[in-house]
Amino acid sequence: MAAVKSCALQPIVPDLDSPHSFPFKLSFSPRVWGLFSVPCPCQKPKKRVSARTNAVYTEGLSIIGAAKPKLWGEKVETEPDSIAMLNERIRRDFGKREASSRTPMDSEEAEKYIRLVKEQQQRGLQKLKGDRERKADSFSYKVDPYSLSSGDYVVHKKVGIGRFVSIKFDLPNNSTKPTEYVFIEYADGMAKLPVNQASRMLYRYSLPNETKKPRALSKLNDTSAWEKRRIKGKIAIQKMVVDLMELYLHRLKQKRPPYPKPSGMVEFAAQFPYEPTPDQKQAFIDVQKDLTERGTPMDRLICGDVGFGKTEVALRAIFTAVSAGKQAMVLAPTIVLAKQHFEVISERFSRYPHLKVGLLSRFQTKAEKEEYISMIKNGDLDIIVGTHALLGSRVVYNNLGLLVVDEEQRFGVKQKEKIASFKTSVDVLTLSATPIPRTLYLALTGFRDASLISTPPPERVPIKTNLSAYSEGKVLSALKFELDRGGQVFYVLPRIKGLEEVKEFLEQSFPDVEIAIAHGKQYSKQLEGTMEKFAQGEIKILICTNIVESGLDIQNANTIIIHDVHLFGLAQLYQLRGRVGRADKEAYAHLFYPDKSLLSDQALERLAALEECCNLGQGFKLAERDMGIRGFGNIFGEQQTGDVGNVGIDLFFEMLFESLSKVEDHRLISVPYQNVQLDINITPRLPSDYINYLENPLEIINNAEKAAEEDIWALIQFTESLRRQYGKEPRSMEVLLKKLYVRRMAADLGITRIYTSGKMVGMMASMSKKVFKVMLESMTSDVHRNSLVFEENQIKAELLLDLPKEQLLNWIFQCLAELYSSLPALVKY
Ligand SMILES: Nc1ncnc2c1ncn2[C@@H]1O[C@H](COP(=O)(O)OP(=O)(O)OP(=O)(O)O)[C@@H](O)[C@H]1O
Repeated sequence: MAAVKSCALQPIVPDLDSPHSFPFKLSFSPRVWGLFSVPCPCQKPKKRVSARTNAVYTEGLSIIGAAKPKLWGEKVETEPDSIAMLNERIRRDFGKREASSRTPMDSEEAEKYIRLVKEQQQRGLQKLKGDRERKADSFSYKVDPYSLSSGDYVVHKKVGIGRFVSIKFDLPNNSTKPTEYVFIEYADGMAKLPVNQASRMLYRYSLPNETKKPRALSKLNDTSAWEKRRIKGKIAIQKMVVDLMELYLHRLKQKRPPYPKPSGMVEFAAQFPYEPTPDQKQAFIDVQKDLTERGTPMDRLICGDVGFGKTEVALRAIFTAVSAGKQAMVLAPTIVLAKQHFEVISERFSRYPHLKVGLLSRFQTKAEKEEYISMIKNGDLDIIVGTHALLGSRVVYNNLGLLVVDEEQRFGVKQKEKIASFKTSVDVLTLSATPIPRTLYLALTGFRDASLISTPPPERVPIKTNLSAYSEGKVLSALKFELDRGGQVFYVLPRIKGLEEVKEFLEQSFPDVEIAIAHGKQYSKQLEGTMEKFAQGEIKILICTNIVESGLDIQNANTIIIHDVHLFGLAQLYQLRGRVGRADKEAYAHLFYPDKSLLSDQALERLAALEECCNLGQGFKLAERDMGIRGFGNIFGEQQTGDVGNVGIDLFFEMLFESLSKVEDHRLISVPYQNVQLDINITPRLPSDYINYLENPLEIINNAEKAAEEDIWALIQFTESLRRQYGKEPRSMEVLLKKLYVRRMAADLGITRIYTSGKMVGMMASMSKKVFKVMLESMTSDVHRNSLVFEENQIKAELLLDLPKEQLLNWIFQCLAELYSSLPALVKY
């Protein structure tokens, strides 16, 4: 039971004392497995005679691509062969970007970059440590067991996901003194963990107010599934970090001359009527440095809470770009927001009549649109504002320099791809109202350029938030208060149904007040008209769905009423609430829930979380945390949700920070192809018919070698086109190709020599143990994983049999193919 102690979690199922009840994977002797990866020698390959050549070769392989009519041999194969499978896997694992940006990073440059990242991280973390005030902001991963409620999902690093039941006193095994234990339910039994250890061992599965459920609870008696999941999650996170870093490195290679410092900036900035906050000032400096001092295009994220003043940062960037004679494009997710930006920009640039601002919208007539498009093309427009219509292929820019993207996460996948394609050639400034946690930001310093605006403008008064059961009286008095002081009101419902009813009710109570409805299903023109009137102050009460959620800046609207709050997510409520209080007037958010007796348990739970937020006077602290996690999608993209689901939110973050802070530990130094020595004496002889069949055999063999020397992509392309032209090669040619693949993969993996000694296969590689561990963990097949060890700069495998040369080559090929899966998780140059 020594292992029990090591994770301190005691299963309290009846067979507690059984030696097999403990939740740890049994480990088998690795050597046993070595053999299973090769085809069984007693299994004879099927032979087939080619009709055309009488050549005999192995069957069971398929042709990639469209086959031409005259091919080497007959091909009716259906199963993909190992080369085809490898090609396919590499394409899948490495994705499009790797294929398109092949030039490896110059290692000196890359090292400089890693050093820079580390220094920046150090500075950031030091700042965080010294910054007492902000300490509360930092993430704590482990859970406080007393804060758990019955039914909450928790994660134990070694055992997996369980459900918290309660905290109770119980007697430890060898003592009579009662101790406090945390009881956790697993799929196959209950376990207990001393409370003092629980705070070190347990993580939360989901956010406190989230109702996300895991697919299944883990098993106490078999932790192998959990172990696999955890490792899978870890590798996925590691890949994300490396991907982020490579993207950054790739971008650093793009060049453009720095912009001249605009001489009119002081005058332009003086038009801003407020004293910028310190964070705003820093963001201005960051952006100006990117534009006027750097020789690479900017890709900066401005991350600031709703209403914290990101627009001014964008305006100054636009001014710098257009002052240098470049065009600037401003992309907004909705037409309402595009229009708002257009108005703010037009007004701000009205003192510069030579600079033309245009709004491209789908409401324009065809002729108007055509005119705009040709103005953009001829360079007659300097600042172009619009929605995704601006990304269409018909819009050709004359001299585009800057792209400002508002709320990128609200664009579709295709549009995001288009935006990403701009990033290599133009400067991109992305505005996001989803805050990211400060710790994450600091850990990321150096991986992605971001400026945080985390303080509100000074005269901003906190929004008075009031949560209560719905009452007509309260609604009417809140409305009356706001209307009496000349303000406007957002009245939000969770769905379209009910908007009309509210309108009728309010019209009765306020017959002289202009009231309108806005929702996403309205005709765009109608919606636009309504929003315009609301912005102008003609409409006093806007009854709407969450269509107003983000970006709208209407300073005179300082009361928001939200019905059925339990139906909104916290992050959504947070955004909605941010629609008010954007000026120096006191703002109010009235959140109403229906009669509690009508609510489901789940809805009551959410309400309790919400009440807690408001009662504790924390405002929306929890929502911020929730948002922080979403904000993280800004940086990593959204695909991470699956990985979070696998290991739970807190363990995910812990793994992420570990991976971010140790990025240089995962560095793999590849070696030149020519330096790889393959000491396996196997020289295949190609059948003469095949040689005769090839158009220029010598050249083909030479080309194969050249392709392998170039990189894996060239080799993949070579093999595929060979097969397209001549069909599946005979076995001896396959052996030749496999030798090339083996050397190529070895070179990429930093392996300099592959040899055998008796039944041992050795691969010399000067990698760190950590890198080897990532390689092992990335392997999909246990067979190879369990056969490998790393000793004295060598990856070694002990086989049980002396294998024939060809089978040995196959074994090495498969083993390297498996190791190759780790490459996306390693930093390479
Ligand atoms: N330093 C400041 N002092 C006072 N008011 C400011 C300051 N900076 C910006 N504002 C004002 O605050 C309001 C909100 O600013 P802005 O629209 O730039 O916010 P935002 O960060 O873009 O918000 P959202 O994410 O909701 O679009 C604007 O009316 C703006 O003029």
